[in-house]
Amino acid sequence: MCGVVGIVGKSDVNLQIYDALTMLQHRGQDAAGIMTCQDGRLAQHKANGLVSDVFRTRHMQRLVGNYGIGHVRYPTAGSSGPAQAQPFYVNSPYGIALAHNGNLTNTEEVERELLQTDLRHMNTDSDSELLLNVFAHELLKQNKAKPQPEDFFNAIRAMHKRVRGGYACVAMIANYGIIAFRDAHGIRPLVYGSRETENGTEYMIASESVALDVSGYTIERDVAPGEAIFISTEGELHSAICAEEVSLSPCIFEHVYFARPDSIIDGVSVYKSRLRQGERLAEKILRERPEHDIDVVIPIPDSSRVAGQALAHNLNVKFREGLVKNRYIGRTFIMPGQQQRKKSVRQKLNAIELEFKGKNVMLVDDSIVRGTTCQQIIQMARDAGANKVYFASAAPAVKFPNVYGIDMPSASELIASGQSDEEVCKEIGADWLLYQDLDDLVAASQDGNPDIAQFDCSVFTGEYITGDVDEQYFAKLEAARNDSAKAKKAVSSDDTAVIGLHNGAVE
Ligand SMILES: O=P(O)(O)OC[C@H]1O[C@H](OP(=O)(O)OP(=O)(O)O)[C@H](O)[C@@H]1O
Ligand SMILES: NC(=O)CC[C@H](N)C(=O)O
Ligand SMILES: [Mg+2]
Repeated sequence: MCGVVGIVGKSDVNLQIYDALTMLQHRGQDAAGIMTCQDGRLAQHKANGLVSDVFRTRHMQRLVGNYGIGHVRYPTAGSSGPAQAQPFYVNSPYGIALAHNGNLTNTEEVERELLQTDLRHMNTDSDSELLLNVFAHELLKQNKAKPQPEDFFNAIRAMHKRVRGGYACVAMIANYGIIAFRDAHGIRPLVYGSRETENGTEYMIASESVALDVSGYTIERDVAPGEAIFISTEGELHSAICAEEVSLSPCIFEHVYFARPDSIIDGVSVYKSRLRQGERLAEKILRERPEHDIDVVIPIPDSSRVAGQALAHNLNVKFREGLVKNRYIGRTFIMPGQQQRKKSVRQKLNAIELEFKGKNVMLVDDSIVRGTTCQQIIQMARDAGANKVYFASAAPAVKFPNVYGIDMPSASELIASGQSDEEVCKEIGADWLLYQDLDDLVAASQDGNPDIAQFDCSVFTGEYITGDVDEQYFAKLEAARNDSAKAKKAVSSDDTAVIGLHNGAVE
């Protein structure tokens, strides 16, 4: 789940892009990059690490120009090495850079066409590099010395026909401007806003509205499914629906875990949908165990705090922050290997004993994926002297791989895959495990915007919104991206793999 941002401003945009990426850091901790353009010359800096580690003053000084794009990466394809940090760049036509959130599902076919028919070179295993090259090839085919917005839209139209999967992107075209586009189902979020300056209107497009908030942009609206928005270097905005069959079916997991609660996605406040998740979970508890003996509700920070508060309130039970989060440890679920994830949970969370001792505790988390967090926290609660340890998940059981930009590639790594709720309860060591019902989870988000007819809930149901993901793809994904395969790739993708020409993080 990466974060993307693009800005067309009236003066240098580097600092605004940096600030926006900082606001999107929760979407990707592996790598960060910024590319800007001034007088047709592109400047870039990208590397592995957090935004605050990747960019030094000397980099920022060189990132000049009134338009640019940025990316924070959480890999779902290829490796996590520096050569796959984004934005990606191709020099023809015009000079294009792209930042992508999502994941393509027909990569084999796209790669074959690009190599054999379009005669283009791929330097990495990244699906984002493929996407950029498809767009570039289709734009080249428009064959315009001075392309107009319609030419960019035509290239996007042709691109939609060739690629499958989830993608919300910003692309910068040197000398022309920035084009943003979202797949036909609007699986991954993308929103744009504007702000007025003395010199005219500035535009920002980003994965989440929090990126707009920090620099004082006002939300205009979400980019619609299949829509492309082009903003010229002069700040003129054009838009067109470029995909044929469009339907808004956003990823429900944004509301469960990925997005920040202060973001508004497709008109839905993530904060409010998490409050409603907690309310509905409370209703289920009261239905199933009206005579429950829960003394206290304790959330597992960070993401379950909001749902936890509503849960406790609606149960009429005390809410206590019995687990303290170390603010210097990032999100554990999006870390690349199980060993690192496991170690980080213990470093990240510590129990306040007095909130557990002798009590019947209900721990609440937004979701249980691999079970790394809950297993350790339940043990921690027992060590702290809890009497009973109950566990509630604000999302249903995660049983199926994600193919649209969340790195859950392998069903065998998911604790609930092929196991009943009772078996999961036993494995995590809880006295009672309660999952949210899917209808309730969907309603919690849908209540915020009834116009959203459906969500992509594939990790819970195994039904993929694009309807075209074949068994072969799952098998390939599982083989390429299970934890041990990723560990091997990490070892082999050191700096020597970096090509300084355009994909490198060279100094
Ligand atoms: O079952 P698991 O595989 O452990 O995955 C689920 C856990 O991972 C996430 O937390 P994370 O630490 O990534 O981020 P957070 O601070 O936003 O809660 C999520 O909020 C759950 O706590
Ligand atoms: N999480 C994402 O959106 C990942 C984008 C892209 N598939 C990559 O691996 O870099
Ligand atoms: Mg968590």
